[in-house]
Amino acid sequence: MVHFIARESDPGKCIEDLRKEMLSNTLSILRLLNERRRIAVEIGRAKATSGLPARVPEQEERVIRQIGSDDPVVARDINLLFELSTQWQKRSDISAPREVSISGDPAGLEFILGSLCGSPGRIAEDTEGTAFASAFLMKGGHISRARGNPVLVCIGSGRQGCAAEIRDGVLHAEDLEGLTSPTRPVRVVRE
Ligand SMILES: C=C(O[C@@H]1C=C(C(=O)O)C=C[C@H]1O)C(=O)O
Repeated sequence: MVHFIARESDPGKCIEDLRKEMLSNTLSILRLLNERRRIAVEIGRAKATSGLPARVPEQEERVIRQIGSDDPVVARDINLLFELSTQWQKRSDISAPREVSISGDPAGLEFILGSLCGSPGRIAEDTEGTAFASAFLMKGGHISRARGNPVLVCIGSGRQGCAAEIRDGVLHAEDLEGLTSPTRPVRVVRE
């Protein structure tokens, strides 16, 4: 058996090798996730015609029993998969009220806005550590550079096309469907 040992003088090479390995792993996971999404959407359509709910805790328990692991890390990962497939099933029937206004202190309002927008895998362009980002991350979102067609949320200054803005102690949201959409990224515009 051959062992490859990273030399301390060349730690970068070891990281690059591991990154290649990780990329190949990422591609495999993405392929499987695409497949899972297709199945979830089909299950969602079948459920919609019979009026069944997206989330079925008994089925989740059956899946967990079939996996046969009591490792908490596996439990967290499988819950993430349940969360994603439930969202994929529900995507077509999100029905949120159109408009909402909430008043409060600025950090509290940012926190509410972050929890409205955050969901597993959703991307927001903001700085880590803000009240928005903390709530967004807590709900399973990811802070990164927004790509694609972001939903704009404005904090402290008004701007054309904002789905929600916090100004003068009021959070005013006009596009709750956009804010809660799991697919569109979010861009936070600060003063
Ligand atoms: C896929 C289904 O819907 C949900 C998603 C599940 C999953 O991702 O494995 C399991 C149970 C349900 O909460 C289903 O009902 O079978």
